[in-house]
Amino acid sequence: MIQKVTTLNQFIIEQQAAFPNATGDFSRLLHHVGIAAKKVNREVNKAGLVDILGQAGTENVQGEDQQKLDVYADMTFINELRASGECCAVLSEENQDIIVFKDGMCRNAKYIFCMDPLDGSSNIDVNVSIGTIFSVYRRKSAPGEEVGQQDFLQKGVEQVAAGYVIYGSSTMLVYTAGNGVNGFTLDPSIGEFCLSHPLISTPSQGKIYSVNEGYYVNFPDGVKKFIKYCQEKDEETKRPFTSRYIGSLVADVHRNLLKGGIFIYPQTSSHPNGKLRLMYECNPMAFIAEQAGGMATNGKMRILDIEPENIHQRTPFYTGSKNMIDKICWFLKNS
Ligand SMILES: O=P(O)(O)OC[C@H]1O[C@](O)(COP(=O)(O)O)[C@@H](O)[C@@H]1O
Ligand SMILES: [Mg+2]
Ligand SMILES: [Mg+2]
Repeated sequence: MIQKVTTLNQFIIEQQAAFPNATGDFSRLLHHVGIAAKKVNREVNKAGLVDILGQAGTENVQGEDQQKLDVYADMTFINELRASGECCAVLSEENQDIIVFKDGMCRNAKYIFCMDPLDGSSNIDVNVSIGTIFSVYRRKSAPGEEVGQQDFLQKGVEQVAAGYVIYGSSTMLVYTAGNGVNGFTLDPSIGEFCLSHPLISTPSQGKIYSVNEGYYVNFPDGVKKFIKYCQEKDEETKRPFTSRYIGSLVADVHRNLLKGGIFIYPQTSSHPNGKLRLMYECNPMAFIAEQAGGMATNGKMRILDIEPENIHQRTPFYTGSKNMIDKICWFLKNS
């Protein structure tokens, strides 16, 4: 029996049909995100063979050494977003300021784009899964007006869409536009992302906790107690839970999204406000987590309700299965 294959483009068009007033602008934008993801995937897959491994010799706004793939992915997404004609400005982890497109259709485009072009940079050279994370908002300024940082300082609840690409044993694009989360696997034989994980739903209880225990001594007491709770033996709650930490946010969250579990990156001595960036790491992952039935918090409040003050601001980040987030919030509140 021939299995029906739904490509990303077909899916986007079908979704658009559900919105009678849809203009196709968002569909075109997402189409170009797919193209950029394929181009980055091509370089990632042959990373050992071509001169794309190692450092670029430059630093990004975070003071981190940029990897050549960070720069390649950044440039590739920026070029495809410009080519889409549906994006007027981009906020990227790899650039201090926002990039404003003043040419052609872009000037009047209604969407802005936030991205972590290459996530998991420390894993690039060692063939471990890495990713791209993105988030789409409507601009606040009127079409044709000057786009500025104020257009980007919007709460996560205002996101029109969010997603990630994981470059792993297979390459997947996972996104939500507010109607559930769908995953598409790249079929290299036809060069298309094909629907492989429709309407992803995260189990409310998982058995995996994901945290860099190398920083344990500097963790808040509530986090230390939660980790101990995960490690204790208890038949009824099927503990001890299993520890898994890849060190690429996309890969750690993707695993937990499918299997259930919790990802934890609290404040530490080296990162008193947390390490992960609100606008292009935590907000998009939080939107996806919630759309799949999970949760995301900074330990005190819902990530999507945080009012951003700075385009590169960081936040403590806890996301995953509902029951596990409730449990860690209880420990954080009562410690
Ligand atoms: O090495 P650490 O401190 O555990 O940090 C790992 C975290 O840092 C990151 O690599 C930061 O993202 P970038 O690689 O995009 O800078 C996350 O992917 C990951 O979850
Ligand atoms: Mg990242
Ligand atoms: Mg990055």
